[in-house]
Amino acid sequence: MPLLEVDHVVVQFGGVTAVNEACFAAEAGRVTGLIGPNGAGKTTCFNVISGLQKPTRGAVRFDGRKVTSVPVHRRSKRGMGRTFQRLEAFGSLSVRDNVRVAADIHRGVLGAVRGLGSSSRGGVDALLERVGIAAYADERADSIPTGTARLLELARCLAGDPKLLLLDEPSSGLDETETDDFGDLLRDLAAEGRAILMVEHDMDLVMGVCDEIHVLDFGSVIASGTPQEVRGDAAVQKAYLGYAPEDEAEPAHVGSAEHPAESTRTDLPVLSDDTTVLPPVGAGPLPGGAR
Ligand SMILES: Nc1ncnc2c1ncn2[C@@H]1O[C@H](COP(=O)(O)OP(=O)(O)OP(=O)(O)O)[C@@H](O)[C@H]1O
Repeated sequence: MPLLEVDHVVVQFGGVTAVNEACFAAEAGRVTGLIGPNGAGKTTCFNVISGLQKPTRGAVRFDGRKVTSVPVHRRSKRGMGRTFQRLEAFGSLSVRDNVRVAADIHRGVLGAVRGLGSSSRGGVDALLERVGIAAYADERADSIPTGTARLLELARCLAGDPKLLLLDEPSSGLDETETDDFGDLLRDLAAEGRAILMVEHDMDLVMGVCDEIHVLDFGSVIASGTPQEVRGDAAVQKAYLGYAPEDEAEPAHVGSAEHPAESTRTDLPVLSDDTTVLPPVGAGPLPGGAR
């Protein structure tokens, strides 16, 4: 049984269906990608999974139990960890203290009552070393580069020793070398038995580290499979490129009465006739820009 199951989840905001009967899973020991163009519903799915957003319909199961109505902090206690697109660290604290606080919060009142004391400096420093930011341990969190701050987010998340890691665009702000190291770290974390579910626009990273990828478009899962399978999927190509390369002609506009927003995809790349599928590994981020 997968560690996480999203079962026919629907989220409606007034007249907007942000998530539409989405079904997907994330398994322990695997890195799973959740991708899709901007506005596809990825963040809303993460909010449903972590408990920030109540679904209109559908269910979330985690570690064998239904958690659809379980509040955020209890999901966290059960082993869900999440990083956000927006950085959440305490700016005036040092990098080390940010991780220490996260560990203390996770251990909570019970840990203090049982006399477990504060999180050990050695344990916190080992975590900083692991994510590659030990050199910044004594720096204020608001003085470090964005990429480092993302890694701090990950360290704060790992301080809770989560079974499931929900990572929202974790590589933004990392340079190429840092992204490679980050990919290795994700593989290591999965090899320890954690499930990793990642929303990410950098297709190099997604295609390089994910065991499985789910693709959302207009709130629906339009494809699930290995990176290879997803890369070759016509519906995925259409969602990202506006048309599938095997279409006889590129449509003049790709909007519809059902999805009028599609007609505003002005960010589509200029494609030559022989452009095939998704950008090749090495081509950087997908055109996941604003619709
Ligand atoms: N609180 C809200 N109220 C109304 N509409 C919302 C709300 N949150 C999201 N939406 C809409 O739901 C849809 C899905 O948004 P969501 O942020 O989940 O997409 P996304 O795939 O995460 O996009 P991005 O890649 O830009 O972060 C969009 O049409 C968005 O405008």
